[in-house]
Amino acid sequence: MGTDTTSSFDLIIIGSGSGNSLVTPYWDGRRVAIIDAGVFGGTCLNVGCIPTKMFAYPASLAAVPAESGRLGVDLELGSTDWAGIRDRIFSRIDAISAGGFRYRDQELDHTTVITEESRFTGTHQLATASGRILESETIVVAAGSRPVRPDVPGIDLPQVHTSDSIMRLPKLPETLVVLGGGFIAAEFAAVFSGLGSSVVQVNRSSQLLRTHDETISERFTELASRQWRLETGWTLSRIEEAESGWVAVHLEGPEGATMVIDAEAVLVAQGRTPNTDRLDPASAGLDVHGDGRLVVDEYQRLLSGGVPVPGLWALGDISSEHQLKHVANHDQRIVSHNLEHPDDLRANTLGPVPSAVFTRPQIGSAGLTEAQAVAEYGRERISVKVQEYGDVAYGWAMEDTTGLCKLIADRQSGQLIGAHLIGHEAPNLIQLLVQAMSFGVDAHTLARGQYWIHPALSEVVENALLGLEVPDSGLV
Ligand SMILES: Cc1cc2nc3c(=O)[nH]c(=O)nc-3n(C[C@H](O)[C@H](O)[C@H](O)COP(=O)(O)OP(=O)(O)OC[C@H]3O[C@@H](n4cnc5c(N)ncnc54)[C@H](O)[C@@H]3O)c2cc1C
Ligand SMILES: NC(=O)c1ccc[n+]([C@@H]2O[C@H](COP(=O)([O-])OP(=O)(O)OC[C@H]3O[C@@H](n4cnc5c(N)ncnc54)[C@H](O)[C@@H]3O)[C@@H](O)[C@H]2O)c1
Repeated sequence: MGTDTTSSFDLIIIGSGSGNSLVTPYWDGRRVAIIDAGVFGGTCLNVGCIPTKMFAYPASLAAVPAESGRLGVDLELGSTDWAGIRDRIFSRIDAISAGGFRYRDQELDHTTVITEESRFTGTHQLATASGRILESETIVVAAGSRPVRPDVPGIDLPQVHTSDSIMRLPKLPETLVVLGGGFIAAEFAAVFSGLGSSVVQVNRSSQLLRTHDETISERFTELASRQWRLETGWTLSRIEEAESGWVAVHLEGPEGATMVIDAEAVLVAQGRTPNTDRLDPASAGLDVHGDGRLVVDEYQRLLSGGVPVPGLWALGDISSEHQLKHVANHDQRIVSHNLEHPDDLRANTLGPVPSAVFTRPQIGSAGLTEAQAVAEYGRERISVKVQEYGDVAYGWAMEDTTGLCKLIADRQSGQLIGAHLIGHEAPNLIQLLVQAMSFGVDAHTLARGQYWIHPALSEVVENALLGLEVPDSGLV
């Protein structure tokens, strides 16, 4: 249906990331338009979760020789092939994106893809950049977010990248300055330092990953500083191009201090903003949060003056507090159900939202940080246990000295309220704690109600659970 000129649809979806999955068999025979002005498939597939992890894994392999000597295995890293890795990754990803586009636009009769910037011109009407008018009683906004760039001189120089372009660099930069201390900065500092760049990470505050539990943030900051150059307490003032083709990154510190770092490339990783401003939400009367997110209710319905607008929905980064793909995917499942079952709406109420940072070492997290738990429950009400990886048998096997599992529980109910891991396989280990928190299994039951494979690394979780001061389940 690629040449369709009809401006009226049964469903319009803005954003081909998580939005693409809304097109279930329910829509067969109904007219569906997917609008995306960017690359088909959205952030996760093209410039987010998937390519970053495809870089993170080879980078973690390249970092092995530096670690293995401690265990009596003398490895030497020969070389890393940036261009080969990059082309392997994107030949796979670009083909998936192109195939997805082709399927929706050409192979399915009832769907079309509109590759134009679009904005609201009314509650159920959109205009594209070329002036085409699109109408539908049902519009789902899945328009995602984009990287923010600080407004300083030189920020638009070609050597300055965001996560959107850094993975396509023609060559591995000799020196890379990473600006920021969050998820993206942590992952790319690990990727580029692992593959052989000299990385300088610059952060405004003294701690990296500051939204994490403080024990994790402290541990990661310490471990990052051992692996690449870390400069904290600095903010970017300007970037200047040098004759060599490199750039000079000018920084300002406390009490008027200044510093200049020369770099072949710069990565700006200072957060992402929802694409709300691209949509002219006022034309549809939509409510917008102070941070730019569209306001939705628990059913993912868009609100106007606090009241749901019939037929308007949103999902993912454009409306969520959590800029995470598994959250966007769950939002999408809620919207799909609610579109297809208007008389049986489901609310978006899952348990704690987990996250993982695929840096070195890896991090997995769910629920409250200790500070949040203290604020919410009071210090006396919570029990906190920190278990080092090095305390369990698999940690001995790895001669691990840095990994830890930190659990926070309610002393009265024994329920876990926070779980945080840093170290080998943390993004996988956290899942069993997410499961307990989601299904309400208390800490002692979780520890004693099942066999724990010996001597797997999961014993670090078992021991952490047993170290919590919580009610005994009666299980032995
Ligand atoms: C580098 C990086 C790594 C990440 N890694 C992870 C990870 O490991 N795990 C994880 O859970 N999350 C990760 N994320 C976050 C995750 O990618 C996002 O939360 C998720 O992709 C958001 O999906 P979405 O469907 O809301 O929006 P998107 O996938 O961003 O889709 C929105 C689409 O809307 C289009 N669009 C926007 N406005 C308009 C308009 N006005 N007109 C037309 N089209 C428009 C855009 O072109 C875009 O394609 C990562 C993000 C980045 C940047
Ligand atoms: N593994 C994952 O799940 C994963 C990976 C990458 C990205 N993401 C998602 O994408 C989001 C965006 O990632 P991000 O790293 O860009 O954002 P972030 O919110 O994680 O970190 C932003 C960093 O920039 C700093 N910062 C913000 N404004 C600044 C300013 N004006 N000057 C100096 N520093 C400033 C913050 O202090 C923080 O260190 C993440 O929050 C996360 O939800 C997830």
